[in-house]
Amino acid sequence: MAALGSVVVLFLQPAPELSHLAKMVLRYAVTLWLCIVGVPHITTFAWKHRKRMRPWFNQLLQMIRNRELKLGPSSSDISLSKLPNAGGVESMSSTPERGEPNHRPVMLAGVQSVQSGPYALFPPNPRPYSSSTLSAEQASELIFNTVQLAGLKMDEPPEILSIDAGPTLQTISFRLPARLQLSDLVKKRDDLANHIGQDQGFAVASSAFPSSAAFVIPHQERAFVYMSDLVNELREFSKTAQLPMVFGKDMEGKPVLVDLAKLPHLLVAGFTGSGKSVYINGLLTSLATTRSPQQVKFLLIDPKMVELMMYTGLPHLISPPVTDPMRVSLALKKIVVEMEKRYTRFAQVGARNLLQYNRNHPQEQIPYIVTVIDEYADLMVLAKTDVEDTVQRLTQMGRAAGIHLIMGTQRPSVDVVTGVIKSNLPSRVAFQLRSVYDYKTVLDTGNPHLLGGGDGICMLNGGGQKRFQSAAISADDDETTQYIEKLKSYWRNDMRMDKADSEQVNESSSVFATIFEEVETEQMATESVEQNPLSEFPTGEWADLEEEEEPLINESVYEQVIRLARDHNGVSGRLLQQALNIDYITAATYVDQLSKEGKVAPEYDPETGLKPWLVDSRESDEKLLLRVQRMICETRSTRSTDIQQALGMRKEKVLQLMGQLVKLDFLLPPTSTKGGYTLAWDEDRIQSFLDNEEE
Ligand SMILES: Nc1ncnc2c1ncn2[C@@H]1O[C@H](COP(=O)(O)OP(=O)(O)OP(=O)(O)O)[C@@H](O)[C@H]1O
Repeated sequence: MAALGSVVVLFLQPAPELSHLAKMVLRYAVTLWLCIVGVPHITTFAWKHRKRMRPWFNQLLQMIRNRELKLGPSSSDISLSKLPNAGGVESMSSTPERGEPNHRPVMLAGVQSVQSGPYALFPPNPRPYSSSTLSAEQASELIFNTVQLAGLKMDEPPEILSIDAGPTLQTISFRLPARLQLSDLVKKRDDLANHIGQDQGFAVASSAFPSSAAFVIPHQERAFVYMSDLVNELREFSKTAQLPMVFGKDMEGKPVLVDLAKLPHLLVAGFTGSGKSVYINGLLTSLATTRSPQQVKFLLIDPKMVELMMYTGLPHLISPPVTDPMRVSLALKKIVVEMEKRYTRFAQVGARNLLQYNRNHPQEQIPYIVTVIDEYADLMVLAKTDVEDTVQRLTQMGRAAGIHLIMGTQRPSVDVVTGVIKSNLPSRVAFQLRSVYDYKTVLDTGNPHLLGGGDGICMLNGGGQKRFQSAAISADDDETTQYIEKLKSYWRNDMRMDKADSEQVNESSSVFATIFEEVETEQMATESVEQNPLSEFPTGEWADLEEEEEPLINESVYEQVIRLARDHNGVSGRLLQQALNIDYITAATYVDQLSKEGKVAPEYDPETGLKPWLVDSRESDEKLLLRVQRMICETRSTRSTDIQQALGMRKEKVLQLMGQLVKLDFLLPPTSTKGGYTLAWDEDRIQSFLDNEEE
């Protein structure tokens, strides 16, 4: 009654003193009503409907954590993909996508600030929305039905504890009923996946909540993660990281950024079409966006001549991409030489590593070198020992010298990802692979049911695993190519401006020009000066380092090398290192010399791990001549390629011997340029020769 009276008084607007009194009475009356009637009533209602309200309450908590309600930063984000921060991984929470109960798409890219410089070049995401996630009710219903269909016991729809959504997957945590264990669900994974209609990509996982489990379910339609979505985070990360790289977004939709300098090398495995190349492009463009050609150099090795060729002309490149497999080991050897030069230089000035050297010598900055091998399985077939030796050296010693390796492969079988490679590359990324054995080789775990198209798992510095969706430059290949062209133009223009500013340009002083002159193919030679950054990028300090010569061939050592190679029927860098107690570079130089002179085969024999000693340098000319003659008599064939293959000789040697056989009137010379040698002996002479030989 008092409250009603006060409202009437306020409505009639009487004297101010009366109005003040009425306001006070009204306030007391409302407070009294709330205490006696309102709060008990609401509490009773909430208690009665507590089960139904809990998911909503949890969602409200999630929203608060996600700062969607702008109530301050989260303190206890709960996520399946939460891992110890291994290897410089940065998982930022600026644009998380959480479970939205009403299928409303969530903005993925967030509000993009206006970018400048190379950051502005990334194509914008035409569809910056995440896939819609299930509501709590739908999720509860789905889990209830699926679990029952799989033959497990669940009496009522489970309580949903959280729904985390990334670009590819949603992770639904739910309370387990008393008699259902996580292990029961794991055992029935295939049945559950089948009933949920997601054979690939579905997973049963543990959850951070007590007595709970989680279902990982792919979105019906996946969101595309663009590099431009993460450009703000990349810019921010580049202030602290030395070699910042964008991986993509994790299972909560948080950006995953990694500092390559901390890994410090990376193995990337993925079956064809799994998204390996798109991902490597993201890594390269992250580096080429955040770091200038003076700060980081790339050595790109692309034997398939497909993926990395488009970077030709980017000023960050030490040389145009190396495509000839025979030159790859030379290119890698050059990197080892460069690494050793850096160590010598650091020792002279008392620097521990590149970072310290660059800090103390701001005028003589030495760039990082990132070597990317698109497919190294082919190289392992050609020169397993060479590749393993170099990889081992670079991975063990490269970090301090600022030299880092990214190695990709489609075939991560045990003969490709060997024990040596694995133990030296503890940071690995797997995209979809062909078999459970391949996953075991790369990640040491079973099949994680990856979806392909950039759905990957990273395991950095031997730490825990983190699932992520890799970022792509664009969904459109043409747009990607155009972007790379723009990036090249940007840095070329930037370099021209630098060049105009500097009077001290001296083309011949580029260290890389010399280091890689042997690696450059004829195709490289035809590159215009504009396309070859080396001639445009001199650095004084590097010119000093360049003056050091490669080890020279010492005659008496070379004789020992030849003896060793002959005795072992082949040669390798490791054999020479052990037998002669010489360093890696010197050993590799002698192996190269033997190859150049044709004393050993150019390729390693995968079985022996040696470059085989060639027959023609092992036996005297007389013996060889007799062997060729006998073979021709036995086969009645004078085809030089057959003889070459059958007797393991070089072509030149076979032709030389055939010339001698013409002089001995055993063969007749070719009568035309296309014709071959013919047998001059008749059948009787051939037969008596063979009879004599047998005796
Ligand atoms: N991050 C991504 N987001 C969306 N789609 C992707 C992503 N990565 C890859 N894809 C899709 O998968 C296709 C194949 O990717 P990619 O060329 O990187 O495969 P790959 O593993 O390198 O295969 P290969 O070794 O045969 O070259 C792409 O054309 C694209 O359609």
